[in-house]
Amino acid sequence: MTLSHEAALQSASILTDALPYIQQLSGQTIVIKYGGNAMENDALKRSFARDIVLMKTLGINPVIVHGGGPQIGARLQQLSIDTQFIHGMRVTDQPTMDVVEMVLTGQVNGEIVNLINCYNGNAVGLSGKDAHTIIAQKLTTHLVPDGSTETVDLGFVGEVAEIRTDLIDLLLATDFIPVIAPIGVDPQGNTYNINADLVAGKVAEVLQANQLLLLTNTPGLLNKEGQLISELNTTETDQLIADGTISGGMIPKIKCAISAVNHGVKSAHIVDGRVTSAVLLELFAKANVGTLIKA
Ligand SMILES: Nc1ncnc2c1ncn2[C@@H]1O[C@H](COP(=O)(O)OP(=O)(O)O)[C@@H](O)[C@H]1O
Ligand SMILES: CC(=O)N[C@@H](CCC(=O)OP(=O)(O)O)C(=O)O
Repeated sequence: MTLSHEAALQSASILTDALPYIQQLSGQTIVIKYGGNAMENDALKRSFARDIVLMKTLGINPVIVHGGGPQIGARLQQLSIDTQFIHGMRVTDQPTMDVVEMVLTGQVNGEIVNLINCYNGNAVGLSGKDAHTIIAQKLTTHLVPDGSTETVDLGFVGEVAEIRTDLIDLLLATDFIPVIAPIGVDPQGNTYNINADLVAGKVAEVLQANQLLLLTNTPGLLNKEGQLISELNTTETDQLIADGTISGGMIPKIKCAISAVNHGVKSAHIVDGRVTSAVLLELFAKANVGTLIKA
């Protein structure tokens, strides 16, 4: 490909402008939650894969935790299995669990790994079952808007009891890109469906990642008027949940981001994954996209 002189100058200037960010980010570990809603079409998926490979090439260590909620929903619908969400969590009986595991590990994980590797990225897919990476326990309570907890039984929905980093560490030390499906297992071998945001937050915490990026299908956290909240103070959150500003799938996303920054992750960002090169814009252009959450 030959560029015109003008286009070549523009490319050179983009790289020069990014130099301070590249220098700052090199060597950092960045956990990226790739939500199913951000996998809208092939072009976006390819753009994501290229961004990840570019990060790795620049000396950053990306760790991907993916979702696949819409993809699970589509497969359940094909199989005529009804599904419902309670506070952003899918109620998961045994037939649903089988489909969740099949879609996340067999379909979505493989597709992301394959795309990254098409750009020479050396991605390796794993689920929480591999090397006992995600030890789960059954989710038994959730927070209700007034701040108290309520007992719940959502079937095989789990929460993270422990992240064992041995395999992730090994992959990072040998320059592979871990791509993790949010399937957990308990010590008895029972399989659990875990919200991918919760897994991403815990992975970021245990790795003491520099950043947690949560790619989703909104420009960021929005207020009641639909305007972007560009920076969230962690103390405001309970009120925003209580008054209904934060609802559905945004609840686990915000909670995991806050927990991560309160446990050593430098910052968490909710970013619109429907934008081409969303990851690069966030990391290298400081285009002030999305919502920043700091401790
Ligand atoms: N205050 C809010 N700002 C933005 N989105 C919100 C808010 N409250 C609830 N949501 C919902 O949360 C969704 C994102 O969560 P979710 O569907 O779980 O995405 P993902 O699959 O990317 O994890 C948005 O599409 C939106 O419908
Ligand atoms: C318990 C629970 O709700 N698990 C999620 C797991 C996938 C996920 O979190 O996907 P997104 O990030 O794309 O929403 C589900 O079954 O949809």
